[in-house]
Amino acid sequence: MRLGREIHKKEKHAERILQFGEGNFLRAFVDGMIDKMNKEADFNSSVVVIQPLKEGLVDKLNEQDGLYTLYLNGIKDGEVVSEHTVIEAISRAINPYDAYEGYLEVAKNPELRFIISNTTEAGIAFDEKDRLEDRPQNSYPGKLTALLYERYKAFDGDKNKGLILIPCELIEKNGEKLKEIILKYAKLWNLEEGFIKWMHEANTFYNSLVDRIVPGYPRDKMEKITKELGYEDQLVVEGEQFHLWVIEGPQWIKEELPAEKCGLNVIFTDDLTPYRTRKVRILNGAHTSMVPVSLLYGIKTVRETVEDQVMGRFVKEAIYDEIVPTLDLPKEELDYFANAVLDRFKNPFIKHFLMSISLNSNSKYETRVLPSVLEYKKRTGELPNKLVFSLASMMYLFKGEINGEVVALKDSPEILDMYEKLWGAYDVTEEGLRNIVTTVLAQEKIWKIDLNKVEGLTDKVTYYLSQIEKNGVRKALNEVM
Ligand SMILES: NC(=O)c1ccc[n+]([C@@H]2O[C@H](COP(=O)([O-])OP(=O)(O)OC[C@H]3O[C@@H](n4cnc5c(N)ncnc54)[C@H](O)[C@@H]3O)[C@@H](O)[C@H]2O)c1
Ligand SMILES: O=P(O)(O)OC[C@@H](O)[C@@H](O)[C@H](O)[C@H](O)CO
Repeated sequence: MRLGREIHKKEKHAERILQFGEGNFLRAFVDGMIDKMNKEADFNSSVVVIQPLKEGLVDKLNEQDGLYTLYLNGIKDGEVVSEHTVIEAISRAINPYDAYEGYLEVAKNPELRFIISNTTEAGIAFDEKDRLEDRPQNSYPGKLTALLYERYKAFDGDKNKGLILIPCELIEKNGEKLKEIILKYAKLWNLEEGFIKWMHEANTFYNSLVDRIVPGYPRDKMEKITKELGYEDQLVVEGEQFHLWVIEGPQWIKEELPAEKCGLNVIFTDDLTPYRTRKVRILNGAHTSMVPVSLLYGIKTVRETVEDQVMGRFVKEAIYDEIVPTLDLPKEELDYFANAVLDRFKNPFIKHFLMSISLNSNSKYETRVLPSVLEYKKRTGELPNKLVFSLASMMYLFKGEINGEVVALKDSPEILDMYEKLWGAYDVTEEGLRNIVTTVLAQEKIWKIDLNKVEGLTDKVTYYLSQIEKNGVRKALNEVM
């Protein structure tokens, strides 16, 4: 039998939250928290989910009456814990591509109070082709502007009907960026001054940082899970116990968002930069830099990587010798965080596939690893060997095969095209590889600067790439260890 209202009763709550994104992360993080606040702190709020893209999961969500099972596995208060809950936070889900009127209707609900989103790093973007008349607009901020405008009109610009917006996308100053783009649409669409005023005075955008490892749908465990649950659930999602949500906003929001009351790790602060830098550079940086090396080494998951003698050492040395020394927080604090991250990577319950982290590796390297490379060079005059080796491995990985097997990497069409042309155009002589490296490093669209200008980088990447090409990653690694 399939999970749904017939086999799991859910309480009705006011639809106070609108959520853009139906992906694994939001369901394992924000919706899990809302469910807990409803059950333990009388939050009395349910979520209307909006699917940001044409294709997605909202049909499946509606077929299950918004219900799904969340598995949280890992270490909690020093104990190994594996627990699962049916999340009842979602009241319904809307695909604006099929039901645009229904989508706009949500704006008119006087009880609506929060807007949450996670549309990946690509989501908070301005599309100049978006128009107010589109049904729907292409971009997430375009859709949101149309909805906010509808609300403004429905309540005659009533300041008390403004909203609290907390985006969770992993980009710097996500709240500020989202607001900036909405105001850009207001200008492009010639919306009246009154709306812009209402945007500023009645609505508040908070920057936020999220942290929980969520590998998502546990495909390989589903047979066992279905037996254990006694029902079918196509939206099971698995995450670790650890969770942290840092919101750059005033303490009073605590009154509205009673996370603390039920022991959730939600921090309100006036500056989330240190939390963000620490997390993105150490946790995400370690993920992104281990991926190409470990995949070429023949390993498939994060846990196997950190538990392997050679790869484990590679990751540890990259973190402690090349990332941590580039950060300005107190060293004990950074070491504590780094140790905790390595423990989280070893989570015995979770199979976090390197291939899934490899999605958009090039832009991830730019935001999550490159700042450490550049800062290391600035502070020591040298290049960090392991992080640079990882860059060379990434270029090699985009040849599209691992140990003779073809792999389909996911990245933007332009990037895939670039690598395909480069690996097809040059032979694997030292000169051919140098041409590949020089062309990739010159892509300012990816790196924001011409990386060939970083002293010694072109030579070092070329050297590592030729070592990998000649001897394979295992032997080439000996050089950097
Ligand atoms: N999975 C994790 O461990 C984890 C942890 C913390 C943060 N995150 C962040 O959350 C984001 C989503 O992760 P997920 O695991 O939920 O992925 P997912 O693939 O399950 O969901 C992606 C969501 O983003 C939307 N989306 C994708 N591209 C978009 C675009 N161009 N415009 C608008 N919407 C778009 C999709 O419609 C979907 O709702 C990631 O980018 C990641 O940075 C993930
Ligand atoms: O989700 P991505 O694809 O942006 O990045 C992959 C991982 O580094 C990421 O999901 C981490 O597990 C997460 O950011 C931990 O909070």
